[in-house]
Amino acid sequence: MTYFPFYVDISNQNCLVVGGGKIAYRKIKILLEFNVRIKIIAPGISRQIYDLESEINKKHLKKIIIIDREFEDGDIDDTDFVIAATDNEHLNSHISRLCKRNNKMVNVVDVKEECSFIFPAIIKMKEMVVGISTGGNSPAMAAQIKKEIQKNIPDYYGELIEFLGENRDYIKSEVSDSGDRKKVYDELIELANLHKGNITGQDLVDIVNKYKMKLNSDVL
Ligand SMILES: C[C@@]1(CC(=O)O)C2=NC(=C\c3[nH]c(c(CCC(=O)O)c3CC(=O)O)Cc3[nH]c(c(CC(=O)O)c3CCC(=O)O)/C=C3\N/C(=C\2)[C@@H](CCC(=O)O)[C@]3(C)CC(=O)O)/[C@H]1CCC(=O)O
Ligand SMILES: NC(=O)c1ccc[n+]([C@@H]2O[C@H](COP(=O)([O-])OP(=O)(O)OC[C@H]3O[C@@H](n4cnc5c(N)ncnc54)[C@H](O)[C@@H]3O)[C@@H](O)[C@H]2O)c1
Repeated sequence: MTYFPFYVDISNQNCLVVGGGKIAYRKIKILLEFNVRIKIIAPGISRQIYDLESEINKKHLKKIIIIDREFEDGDIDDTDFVIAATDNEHLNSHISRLCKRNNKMVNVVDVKEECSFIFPAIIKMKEMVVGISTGGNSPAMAAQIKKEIQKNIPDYYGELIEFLGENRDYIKSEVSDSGDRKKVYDELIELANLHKGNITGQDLVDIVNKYKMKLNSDVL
């Protein structure tokens, strides 16, 4: 199956993770980068997850809640989406059916047919996010492609994107022609790449002024 990459705002949503082993830990680490609140329910929770809980909750009170017991159906009630990450395939299937009946998005870590969404391999640099999916055919290949893409993305891109985002309204207000604006962005990106991401507010003003002056001379 081919999956469509919706980019969804899940910040401050409540996620239930059933299971507290290696795979649960991996999914939790990813979700934390997207500012999700996480409740973990399992009778056996790994040391790694407890360590993560104390580290995260020091900074963000109650971002992670751990409940050390077996899953019960009512656990899905106050959640926005669910990850079934136990090593019990019957239980994982049951959670999937329950979620689908109750219109909750669900990811089952070991059966893609039971998922209503799947995790891609993710490259995240500030607000830039690349997601790679193989349609569930080969997660190992998704991980490999991620490494190949990572090698080709300079480490300053996250900051550069943030800088461009912060100045977008300014550029829009100063350069009214959309064709010229595209040239401003292209020149800024080219200059930033030339200087390995070191671009200043003055560089921005200079490029913007060049196009403002061009517009004035066009009018005259
Ligand atoms: C991308 C990534 C995201 C993440 O989980 O973080 C991810 N799996 C990753 C790694 C990985 N997973 C597995 C291996 C061992 C090698 C191999 O089997 O290939 C490796 C490689 C490794 O560990 O390096 C085993 C595995 N995975 C699934 C099954 C069951 C099945 O296929 O049905 C089994 C067999 C279990 C068993 O045999 O017991 C299922 C899924 N795994 C997915 C995502 C979804 C499809 C994504 C896509 O469209 O490609 C999907 C459908 C559901 C989901 O989990 O959301 C992450 C790389 C992250 C990164 O590197 O950044
Ligand atoms: N999607 C992926 O990328 C991927 C990769 C490898 C493995 N898997 C699959 O993921 C599953 C989990 O793997 P793991 O390595 O994290 O296993 P694990 O043994 O480390 O953890 C299993 C967890 O399930 C919990 N559990 C068992 N019964 C429970 C219940 N009734 N209620 C709540 N929790 C319960 C256990 O307490 C434990 O925390 C396996 O079935 C494996 O096939 C998926």
